[in-house]
Amino acid sequence: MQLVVGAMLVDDLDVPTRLLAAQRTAERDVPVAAGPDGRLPLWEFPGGKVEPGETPRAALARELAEELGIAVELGDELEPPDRPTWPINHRYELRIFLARLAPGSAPPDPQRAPDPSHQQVRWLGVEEIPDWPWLPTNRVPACLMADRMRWS
Ligand SMILES: Nc1nc2c([nH]c(=O)n2[C@H]2C[C@H](O)[C@@H](COP(=O)(O)OP(=O)(O)OP(=O)(O)O)O2)c(=O)[nH]1
Repeated sequence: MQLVVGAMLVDDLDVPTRLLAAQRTAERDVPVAAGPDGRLPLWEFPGGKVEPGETPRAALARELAEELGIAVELGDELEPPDRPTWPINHRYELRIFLARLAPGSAPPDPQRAPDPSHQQVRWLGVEEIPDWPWLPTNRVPACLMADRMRWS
C-alpha cells in the first residue's frame, strides 16, 4: 500500500477560518466529477506520495515546496476516528496533517511554473467546505475541519 500525505493548510492552527483546496490538473489519472461543461477535476489537499526512507511529515513539506513553492509549519495529524489512515483505494492510503504558512513564506501561487499538479487553489470559508467538489476520500476530513472552524 502506498502512503500519500495531504496538508490541511489553514490560516491559523488554533483558530482556523479558511482551508486551502487545490484542484488537480485535468490530465492526471484521478476520479472526475461531471460538470456543466463535461468533466471537472476534483479538489484535494496539496501533497503527494511518501518516498522510500522519508517520514510522512518530511514528504509533505517537500511536496508543498515542490508543488506550491511554500514553506509550512506542520501541526497535528487529523486521524480518522476508527483506523490509522484514510482509505483511498486498493493502492493508496492517506494521512493528513494540519499546516500553516511558515512566517515569511510567500502564499501559494498556482500560476507558478512548474506545477503540473494543480490548475488552481482556493481558500475556502466554513460555509463552502461541505459542498465543495472534493475527491471522495477528502470529504469527511474536510467536513471535520469545517466543524472545527465552527466551534473554535
Ligand atoms: N495529493 C493528494 N492525493 C490525494 C488526496 N486525496 C486522495 O484521494 N488522493 C489520491 C489521488 C491519487 O489517486 C493518489 C496519489 O496522489 P498523488 O498526488 O501522488 O497523485 P498522482 O498519482 O497523480 O501523483 P503524481 O505521480 O502525479 O505525482 O491519492 C489528497 O488530498 N492529496
